[in-house]
Amino acid sequence: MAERIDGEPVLSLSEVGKGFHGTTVLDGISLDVPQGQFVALAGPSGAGKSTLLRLVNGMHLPDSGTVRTLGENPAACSRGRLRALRARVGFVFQQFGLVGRLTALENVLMGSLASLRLPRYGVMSYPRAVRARAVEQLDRVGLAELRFQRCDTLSGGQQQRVAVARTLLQGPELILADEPVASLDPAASVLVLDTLKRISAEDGISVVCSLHQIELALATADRVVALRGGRLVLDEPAADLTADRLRAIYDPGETRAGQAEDRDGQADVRDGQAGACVGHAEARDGQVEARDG
Ligand SMILES: Nc1ncnc2c1ncn2[C@@H]1O[C@H](COP(=O)(O)OP(=O)(O)OP(=O)(O)O)[C@@H](O)[C@H]1O
Repeated sequence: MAERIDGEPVLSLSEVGKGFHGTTVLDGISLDVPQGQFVALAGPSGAGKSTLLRLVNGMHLPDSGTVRTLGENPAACSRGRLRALRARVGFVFQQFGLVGRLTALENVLMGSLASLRLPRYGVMSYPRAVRARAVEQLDRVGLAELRFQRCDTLSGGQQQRVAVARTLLQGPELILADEPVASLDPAASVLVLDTLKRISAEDGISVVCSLHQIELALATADRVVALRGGRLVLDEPAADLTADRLRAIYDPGETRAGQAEDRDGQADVRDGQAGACVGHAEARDGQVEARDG
C-alpha cells in the first residue's frame, strides 16, 4: 500500500478527462486537495460532480490525465490494492445506503466489515472493541441514544448521520459525499453538514462534498470548486465568494457565455492547481458504488 508522503495532497487530479459513449463529461480537470480541507463541489445537474467523485475512488477510471488518491493511482491499482484504497476513502450517498430493518448500531458496525473480512450477524458477533468504537462514532454524530432503533424509523437527517458514523468507523482519510443533504429539509441539512465539518476539523479528514445549496456550501466549506459542462469554472476560498457569484454558475446564460469562452480556448479559474503528470487509464466503467458504504 502506497502511503502519502508528507505534504502531498490527499487528492490530486491532473488534466483529468472522462466521457461516456463518446460524450465528454469531464474535460481537463486539475485539482489538489490538501489534508483537512472541506471542499464543496458545486455546479448544475449533469456538470460531472458525481463522475468526479467516482474517479477519486476508482469506481470510474479516467480516459486521460491522472488521479492520485491518498498517494495511489486508482488506474494502476490491482483489485486488492483498489479494495484497500477504498477502505481508506469514505463515501456518503444521497440515499444513505442503510439497511432499514437493522438498528443504527448494526448499520454503523457494517463500516468495519472491510477490515474484519468475515461476515457478521448481529451486534454481538462483532469484537467488543469494535462495538465500543461504533457507539463512540454514533455519539459523535449525536445519536448514541438511538443506537438500538431501527434505521427505517429514524428521520432522514438521523439516517444520514448514521451513514456518517458508519463511514467514520471505517477510519477514512478522505470522505467523499455525493449530495448528502439533497433529500433532507433545511434544518437537517445544516445538522448533517455541520457534523461532517466538525469531524473533518477534529480528525483532519479532507471532505469533498457535492452540494446544490449555495448558502450551505458557502457556510460550510473552506473552499468551493464549481463545474459546468464538465469544466472547472471556479475554485476559490468560500470566504472570498458571494452567493450571487456562485449562483451565476447555475445560470443558463452564464453557461452559454462559459461555453463561448471555452471555444476561445480560455481556461476559466484554475488557481492553485498542480499539473504534474499526465497518464492514461483504461476505462472500467459501470462499477457500482454501494460496495463502499
Ligand atoms: N455510467 C454512466 N454512463 C453513461 N453516462 C453517464 C454515466 N455516469 C454519468 N453519466 C453522464 O455524465 C453526465 C454527468 O453526470 P454526473 O452524474 O456526474 O453529473 P452531476 O453533476 O453529478 O449531476 P447531478 O447534480 O444531477 O447529480 C450526465 O450527462 C450523465 O448522464
